[in-house]
Amino acid sequence: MRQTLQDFLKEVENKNPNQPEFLQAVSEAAENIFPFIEENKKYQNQAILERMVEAERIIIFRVAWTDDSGAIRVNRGYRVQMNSAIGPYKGGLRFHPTVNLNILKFLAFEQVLKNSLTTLALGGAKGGSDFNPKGKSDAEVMRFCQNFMTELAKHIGAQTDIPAGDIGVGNREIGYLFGQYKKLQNNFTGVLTGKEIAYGGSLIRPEATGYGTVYFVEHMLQGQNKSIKGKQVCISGSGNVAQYAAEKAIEYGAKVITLSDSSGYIHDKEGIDQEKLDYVKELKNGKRGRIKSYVEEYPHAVYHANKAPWEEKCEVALPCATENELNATAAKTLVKNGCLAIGEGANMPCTKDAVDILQEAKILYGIGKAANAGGVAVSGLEMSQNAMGVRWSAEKVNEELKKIMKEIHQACVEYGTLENGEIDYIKGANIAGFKKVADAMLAQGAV
Ligand SMILES: NC(=O)C1=CN([C@@H]2O[C@H](COP(=O)(O)OP(=O)(O)OC[C@H]3O[C@@H](n4cnc5c(N)ncnc54)[C@H](O)[C@@H]3O)[C@@H](O)[C@H]2O)C=CC1
Ligand SMILES: O=C(O)CCC(=O)C(=O)O
Repeated sequence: MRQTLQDFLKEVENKNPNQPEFLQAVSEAAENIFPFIEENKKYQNQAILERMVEAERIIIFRVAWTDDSGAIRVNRGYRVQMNSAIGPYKGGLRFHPTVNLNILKFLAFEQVLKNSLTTLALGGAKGGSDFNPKGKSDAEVMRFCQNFMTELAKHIGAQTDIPAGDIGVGNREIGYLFGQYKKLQNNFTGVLTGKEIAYGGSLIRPEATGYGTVYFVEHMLQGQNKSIKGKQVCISGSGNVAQYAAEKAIEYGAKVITLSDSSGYIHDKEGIDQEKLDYVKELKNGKRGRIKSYVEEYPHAVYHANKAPWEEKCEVALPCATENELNATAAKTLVKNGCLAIGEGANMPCTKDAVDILQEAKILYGIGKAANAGGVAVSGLEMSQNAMGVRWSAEKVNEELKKIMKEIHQACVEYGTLENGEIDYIKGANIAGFKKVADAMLAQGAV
């Protein structure tokens, strides 16, 4: 008798105890992939899903560094190299105190399916450290990054594994990491993406995840003869993804009314325009301040401490902060308030209960592995530019990004359209992402 989905998930749980987010990500995908394998003989008896949930390699290492007072500090560094069936390992680095193996395995698993959806040849990985850049001086961040890279450099390379940014890893950190890699290897190469333009970065990479999320949401809405134009939009987060999701939504004529950070959210009922957003960019990227300062600059706005923005009425919700930030209560409020579409800028921002409520209510559900794939897609374009020694214009990269987001949307429609004509974007993304990786794994044999 063949294994059931429940047996499979039980086995994954037994092998990966105390890793709830990893299990959440695997179950969400397996619920769609398992029946697909049952229906397609060629994927049976090949242990494809069993292999996909087991990382090809995990590297865990000590990172010792010296703080400004001269004290030695110790953090833990990781790289989870999940799957290289369709291309070299690719995925971001996260520096945040909550980083552990569970979180990075969930992110790496998601990354495999996401990277497959981009239409590019990118395997999946994720890495990072429990180091907290918040409150550290530039010199401390630099010393941490240098020591982190001293070990990581042994395991990555432009044809092997190409890390990028994620939470807590932006321009500054990528620069320090790149500088150390180059010094150690004596090799100027495209080993990281998200680099500054001055040393091989791609135009539009900073914007790509947020812009791509809005492009994806617009495709979903257009499928129902609607548009984001004129809609009220709630965004969580105020980092890289949130800033550029807001920018594109504003450009498309939407009214963005919230932004947040881990301490609370701001509600600007007049709408955040480009000028206000430029203030937020400087506040977060330049001054490294907190979002509550927004109400000092714009006193008509209201700050809500220790709350998430989902209680505000909106037609489009873009969770762009972190995993499991949108729970069942928030989902019920969004449904009650007439929300039409969700675009997940963050990775797995909705809890399982929230997903069920939103799907039950038939809200258009732009799942993260599809909706936020624009970031890694433009990372792939940065790799191509580095390999060719060229720089493309912002217009060209943006056009490529638009094309890729359209193709990802089409793939979701192709594999996610139900018998009644409705589109299950979760199913579509999981199956389309799985199929390409599975075909490559079949071709390459049991390795
Ligand atoms: N940077 C990228 O290209 C991509 C990022 N993502 C995902 O997007 C999300 C945001 O990443 P970035 O914007 O790059 O990071 P970032 O470090 O630039 O910003 C993170 C934002 O989330 C907020 N945040 C963190 N923890 C929070 C919490 N517990 N509650 C509320 N807010 C919290 C922070 O205050 C900050 O505003 C993450 O889930 C990341 O994995 C997904 C695809 C690509
Ligand atoms: O650009 C990249 O390589 C990775 C982006 C990322 O970490 C993500 O898609 O979650």
